Amino acid sequence: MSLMRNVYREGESLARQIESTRVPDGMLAVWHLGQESVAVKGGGVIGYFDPYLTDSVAEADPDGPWKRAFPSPLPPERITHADYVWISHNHGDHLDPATLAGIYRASPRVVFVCPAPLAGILKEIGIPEDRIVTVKGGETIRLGELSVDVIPCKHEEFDRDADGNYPYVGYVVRWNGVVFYHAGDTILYPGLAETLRTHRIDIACLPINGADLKRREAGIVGNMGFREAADLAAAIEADLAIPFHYDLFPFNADNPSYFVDYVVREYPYQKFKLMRVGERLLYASEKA
Ligand SMILES: O=c1ccn([C@@H]2O[C@@H]3COP(=O)(O)O[C@H]3[C@H]2O)c(=O)[nH]1
Repeated sequence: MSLMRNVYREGESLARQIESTRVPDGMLAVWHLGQESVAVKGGGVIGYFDPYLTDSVAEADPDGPWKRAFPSPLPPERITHADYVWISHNHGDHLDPATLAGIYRASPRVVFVCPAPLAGILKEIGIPEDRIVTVKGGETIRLGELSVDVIPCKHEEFDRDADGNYPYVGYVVRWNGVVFYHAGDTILYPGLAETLRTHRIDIACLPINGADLKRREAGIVGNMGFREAADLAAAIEADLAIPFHYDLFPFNADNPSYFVDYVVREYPYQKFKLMRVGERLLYASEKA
């Protein structure tokens, strides 16, 4: 293995691993695909959260700072196995029309879950209405055997539309006996920890890139930082905290070692996992 490799497993090798991994009851398999892109498998069900698997954002703005720091670990057209794709909000590194169109064409049974204000974007790229489930924020929905609680996000505002729909959301998914939380993009806000705590979350994937004046002046919307993410994981008593959203765009990143250092010092009992791009985690719930 080359010391220069910056993606652990990729392409066909990664796709086959996702397809062949057997995930017994009480367990989930999680693959980190960079930024907030995550693949999850539980039982026979495979889902993707915020898949950004192209270089679309840089291609649309070649003079901008959007070039990926590492190649996409998986071409969207190789995702022939997706049951669900969850979208947290409409930024190109979370909702990428090229990635979604590729997955739709390749995965015959895939269903897309997105905030209601974004459904039109999915329809424009050719995804039919019967493959789109829209969410408002704050509700619980059922997807086959999965139960999904939709958590409103503040990125860095709530920005509800005229019908009261939240355009930024996170998802708590009860899946194969494990409670999995993908936070989407959000800052902390009063009541968030209290709500999340009631879900008895096993795995919490949390952004850590933070916010500052320089990035705000450049139009970059902020997230919780590494301390806030760690404090949130501890406050909600998540069994395992996984930091994300720190690796794709160097101008909007942070060093995940700061998260590790802070958790180790402040919360000696808090489990965490720092994942490399293309790495698989096999997680067994302590409650199972
Ligand atoms: O198509 C795009 C891609 C990105 N952005 C900005 O870059 C940020 C990247 O991190 P984020 O996803 O938390 O927030 C994003 C936005 O602030 C954008 O405005 N449009």
